[in-house]
Amino acid sequence: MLRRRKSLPLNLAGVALRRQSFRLLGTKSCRRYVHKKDDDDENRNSKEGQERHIHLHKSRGQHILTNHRVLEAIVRKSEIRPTDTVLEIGPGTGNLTMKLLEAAKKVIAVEIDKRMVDILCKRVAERGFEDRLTVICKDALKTEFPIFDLVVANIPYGISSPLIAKLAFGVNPFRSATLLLQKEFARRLLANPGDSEFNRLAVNVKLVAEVEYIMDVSKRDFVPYPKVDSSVVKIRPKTEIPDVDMNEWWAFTRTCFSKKNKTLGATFKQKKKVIELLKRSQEMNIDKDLAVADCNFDGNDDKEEESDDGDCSSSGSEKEKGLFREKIVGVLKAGRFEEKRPSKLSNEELLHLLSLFNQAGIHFHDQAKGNGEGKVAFVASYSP
Ligand SMILES: C[S@@+](CC[C@H](N)C(=O)[O-])C[C@H]1O[C@@H](n2cnc3c(N)ncnc32)[C@H](O)[C@@H]1O
Repeated sequence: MLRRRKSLPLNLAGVALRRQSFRLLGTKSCRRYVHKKDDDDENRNSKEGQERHIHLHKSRGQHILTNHRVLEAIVRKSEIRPTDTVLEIGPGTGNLTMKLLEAAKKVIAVEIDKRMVDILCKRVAERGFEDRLTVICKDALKTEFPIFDLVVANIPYGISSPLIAKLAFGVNPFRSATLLLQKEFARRLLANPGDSEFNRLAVNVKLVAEVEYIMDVSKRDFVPYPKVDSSVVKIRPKTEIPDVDMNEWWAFTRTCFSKKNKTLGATFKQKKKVIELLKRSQEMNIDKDLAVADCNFDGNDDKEEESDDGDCSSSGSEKEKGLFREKIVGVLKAGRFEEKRPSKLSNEELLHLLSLFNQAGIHFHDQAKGNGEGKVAFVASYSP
């Protein structure tokens, strides 16, 4: 259904918003801004009085960071070298891009919105930086990134999980990713075992990277204000990572964290879980080994699961189910994991439990593996 935009009170038009170069002219859901030349553009070649109009869409996370001190702090904390190629996801109108271009050799900007790309390219050309900027006008989750040294970005918060997974588990080696994220999301990423925010996201990212808190950023530093505050974190890929099959690790942590505050004994003994695992093992038809698959690749870890009864009548005899359940419980008991809760376990402990399952011939698999869509699509579909 179409909703009419509210007409504007006359005295709002032309009211300059804060110290920056945007004026608010529109409604809540879709706001229209006039991007005027900013202080940096002032002494350059931009035409006097030139203005760029744009409607910002919340659905695309279009909150423009306008505080120059924050932008400069992000660039400083990114430790960019003059020889670096920086990947920026979601450059928007280019406030951060302009500062990155001053510090780096090259910037690759991936932006989904063609209107933003047009503004960005004009702005960059006015400063004579066009030779050092490559713009990819595509969805960052569906694009194969070229080689880069660093990521620096104020990303749309809606794609935080799959984007971090794509970077952390992707094929491109890089030094660090300095990202502006929703504050609560950043806290989860930084959480340690035992913290209330600790979840599967932190477990999986910590397996392959170190995460450092950099600073908080107020919602008032954006136009329009988002509902939430933000934090900057720096993610540094580890040089050495455990020798584990990542597909199996993701399926395993999804199973463990399906109820993160329940004991592992309670999680793995659920009738529905045992039957589902056994059903998968039959489908996988792997010799000797019992295959355990978790088909809910994009589920919410913190959500309570549905009832314990599923329609699994075709999943083996009662005897088979009983034996399989005993095998799982035997592994948990032998490793003293039965009474432990995943939210309190370190990655070393989880890796140990996975190796005990593997030694008992129990493996974890995920449907996304081998789906023929290539690695980029695979990592993009992953949600920690
Ligand atoms: C939070 S704004 C950041 C703008 C700018 N970097 C700044 O700091 O002011 C996010 C930007 O990401 C873009 N965007 C949203 N979804 C995207 C996607 N899937 N791939 C690439 N860009 C996306 C939006 O159009 C928007 O320009």
